[in-house]
Order: sequence, then structure tokens, then C-alpha cells
Amino acid sequence: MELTAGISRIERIFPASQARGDVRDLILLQPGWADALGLAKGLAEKGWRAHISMDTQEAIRCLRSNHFYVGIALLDANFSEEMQSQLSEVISESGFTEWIAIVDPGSLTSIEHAAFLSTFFFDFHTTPVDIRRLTYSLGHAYGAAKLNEASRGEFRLSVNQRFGLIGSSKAMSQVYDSIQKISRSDEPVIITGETGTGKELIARAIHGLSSRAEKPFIPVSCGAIPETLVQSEFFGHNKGAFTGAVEERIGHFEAAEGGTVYLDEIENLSPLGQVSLLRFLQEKELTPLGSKKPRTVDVRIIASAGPNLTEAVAAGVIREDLFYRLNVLHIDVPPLRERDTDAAEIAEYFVDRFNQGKRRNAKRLSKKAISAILEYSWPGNVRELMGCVNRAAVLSTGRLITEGDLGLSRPVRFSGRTLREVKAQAVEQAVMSALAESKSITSAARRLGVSRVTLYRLMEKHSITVPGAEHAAG
Ligand SMILES: Nc1ncnc2c1ncn2[C@@H]1O[C@H](COP(=O)(O)OP(=O)(O)OP(=O)(O)O)[C@@H](O)[C@H]1O
Repeated sequence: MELTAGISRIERIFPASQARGDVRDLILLQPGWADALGLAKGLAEKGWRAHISMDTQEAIRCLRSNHFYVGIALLDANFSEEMQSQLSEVISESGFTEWIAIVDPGSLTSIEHAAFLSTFFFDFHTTPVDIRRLTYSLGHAYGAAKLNEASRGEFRLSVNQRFGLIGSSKAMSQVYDSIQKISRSDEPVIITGETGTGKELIARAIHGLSSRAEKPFIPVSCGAIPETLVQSEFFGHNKGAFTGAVEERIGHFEAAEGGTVYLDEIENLSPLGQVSLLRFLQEKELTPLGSKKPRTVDVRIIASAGPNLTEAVAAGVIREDLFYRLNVLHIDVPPLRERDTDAAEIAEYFVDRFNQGKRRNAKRLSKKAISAILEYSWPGNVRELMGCVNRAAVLSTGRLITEGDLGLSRPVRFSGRTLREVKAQAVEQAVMSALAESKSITSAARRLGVSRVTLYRLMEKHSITVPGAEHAAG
């Protein structure tokens, strides 16, 4: 394994025995020093190169830039609740890494500790460590993690190919894991994330991988339905149910029978719509407008919302009871700027799509264009990226799509000044411009929205003088 930046300092890495050809790396987490060193030496003799992390934060940093198939956590006799929560954070960060705990035999008498170990660890050993048994266990964990990685890779590839959902960042790996688990269940789902992050695409993947795949997937934009039409849109109506109901019509929920209804922008659903949806989720029945006969309908609900869903619930925009009904399963889709090199991978995918069917003049992105894509912050996420790449592909004259074809504005670089300095300079400039463009101190103060006294104080502070200012005042 090639280890990249972020690894613990070199003196903390224990080289494995040179006699052994096959050296395997592992991360060794220990908030104390001495035991870890002893263990690392023992492991080195058995062909394991230990990368020691002294605390959980260091371990997280190391795991963000390196992959380890196995990790060992050396735990204190009374590992506290706080330590357990920190460790679970490290373990979730480590993706497919399998973890082995080394514990004091006394700690196993606690049911909580035992439950923690069985939830988060592949195996555990008690002190004093039997290095032969430990290396045996490490070998198993290593094999299991490799298998796990391979099957996850295959799953990602099939999602890429079947649904066009691209990206191999760590952040997206977690999304693929969730898609796989959630597609096996039938519970409601909420997908949150900024606009254009791929929430609908993810919902389609969940549906397409579920047992409902052969049945309809019906997207409904909640913000587009006026309050007066929400029940008819959701549940349908009978002929004559209201003025203009000239014929019977089935609603989206019935149209999706056996499949999935995707409720886009749930935070924009009207209060009446929210009550109707809640009732449907509780009773699994709907009654079309103008009918008295309730009908049982089998649909799965997947809802999407912006990244501030909990704030929307706290502010009363979404009913709390509806939120809890929907929020059984949750996927939070990270913005594109937080997905390592996904932007470049997705851009190349869009260029390939653009090239499809073209025998000649297939285009590709220049190296500088790829760097510009990776530097840009993509506030409109994948949707913006797609528009940008397609436009550039059309407009570019040569085979190479250049940085200029993309037309991306460069991010504003950090000026090196403190916020206090930036603020002081902005105030000084505003005062000078207001004074220059005003006939008197009084009118300059009014334009700046401050009192004359405040303006005089600011002028003094920034050493700004206006010839004859006193005379003009008034
Ligand atoms: N990871 C991805 N790989 C490839 N294409 C993607 C990816 N994510 C999104 N897209 C594409 O970007 C566009 C926007 O995606 P989508 O509509 O799923 O986003 P959204 O989060 O539901 O947006 P909104 O919140 O605005 O409704 C779609 O054309 C989709 O196919």
C-alpha cells in the first residue's frame, strides 16, 4: 500500500521485519505511548508495519489521507463514554477498515463495554497480548476488509453504470453504503443536501435497487402544488368533486402503486399537504376528493429537503410529527466542494457523454481545465458543473476543452489580513467616499447611517480631514 500525506511522523512508524516480503500496514490507536511501542515492535517482527496515532483526532487526520485494511485500538481498563464516542467517530471515518480492540480483561465484565466491542470491532483480545493469536486475528480482519472493499467497489460501479451516479470520494462512499442498505428496506427516507447535489438521482437509485424497481417512480415537486390542489394532486378526485373536476383523476400516490413517490422540497409543502401526507403515512390509505371510500395504496415515500431541514422543523415550517414519520432513514448528500476529486471525475463523465456517438473530434479536458474545476467551489453543485462542462464542450474550438472555455471565476484568495484589518479598511473607505460625495458632514453622516458625532470620531480614528468641514457642517 502506498501511504500518502498525513501519516504520523516517521518515528512513530514501526518498520516491519525486512526478512518478510509481504509487509502489511495497520493503524494503531493508543492514547498512551509505552504499550503501543512494545506492541508495534512485536507486530513488526510478524510483518506488520504499525502507524501509531496517539489520539483520536490524529487518527482521523491520518485515516482521511490513508487507507488501512486493519486498525488496532488499545483501550484503557475503564474506557469512558466519551472515549467510546470518539472511537466510534474514528471507526466510522475509517470506512472499510476492520478494527481489533485490545482490552483489559476486567473491562469485559461491563455489559456496556461488551456491547460496544461487539458493535464496532471485528475481534478483541485481552491483555497481556498473545502476539501469535493477535496476528492470526489480524490476518482474518485484513482478508475481510479486502473482500468488503471489493464488494463495495463493485456496488459503486454498478450504481455508476445503471444510474449515472458518479464519484468515488470517501463522502460518496458513505452515500453508496446508505443507498445499498436503504434500498433493502421499505421505510420512508429523507435525503438532504444543497441544490443540485444529486438527491433525486440517489432517490432513483434507491428505488431502482429495491424490490419496487419494476413499479413506477413518481417525482412530485412539493413547491409547485398550490394548497388548494394538494389533496387532488396527491390522492386524486372524483368527477364533480369541485368546480372544474370534469372527470375522475387518480393522484400521484395511486399512480405510483407498488413503487415510490419522491417528494421533492418537502419544506415547501403547504400545511394542508403536510397534514394529508402525515395521515397517509400513518394509515397507508387515501381517499380521493369527492369519494367516501378510502383505498389502500402501497407506496414508499422518499422526501428531499435542503441542508437546513432541522432548522425548518425548529422554525415550524415542517410539522415535527411529519418530520419524525419521514426521518426513519436519512441520507445527507455532501456538497460537491467537499467530495475530494469527484468534480473532475464527474466532469470527465459529462465530457464522455458529450462525445458519445461522435466518431471524430472527441473532446477532452485540458489539465488546467481539470485544475480549475477542482479549485472552483460549485455553489450549484453537480447541476452547475454539468451545465458548465456541456457549454464549454460546445463552445470549445479545438479538441481540448481549456480553462478559458469553462469561464470559471477564480476563488478569492485569502489576503493575509485579519478580519479586524479588513473591516477597518472598509470603514475608512466608506467614510472617505461618503465625505467626498456629500456637501456637508451632516449629509455624509446621514448617508452612512451614523450620527455626526460618530462620523467625527471615525474621521479622527482614521486621520481623515476635510478642508473647511466645520463650516460645511450643518
Ligand atoms: N454524482 C453525480 N454524478 C452524475 N450526475 C449527477 C450526480 N449528481 C447529480 N447529477 C446530475 O445533476 C443534475 C442535478 O441532480 P438532481 O436533480 O438529482 O439534484 P437535486 O439535489 O435533486 O437538486 P434539487 O435540490 O435542485 O432538486 C441531474 O442532471 C443529475 O443527473
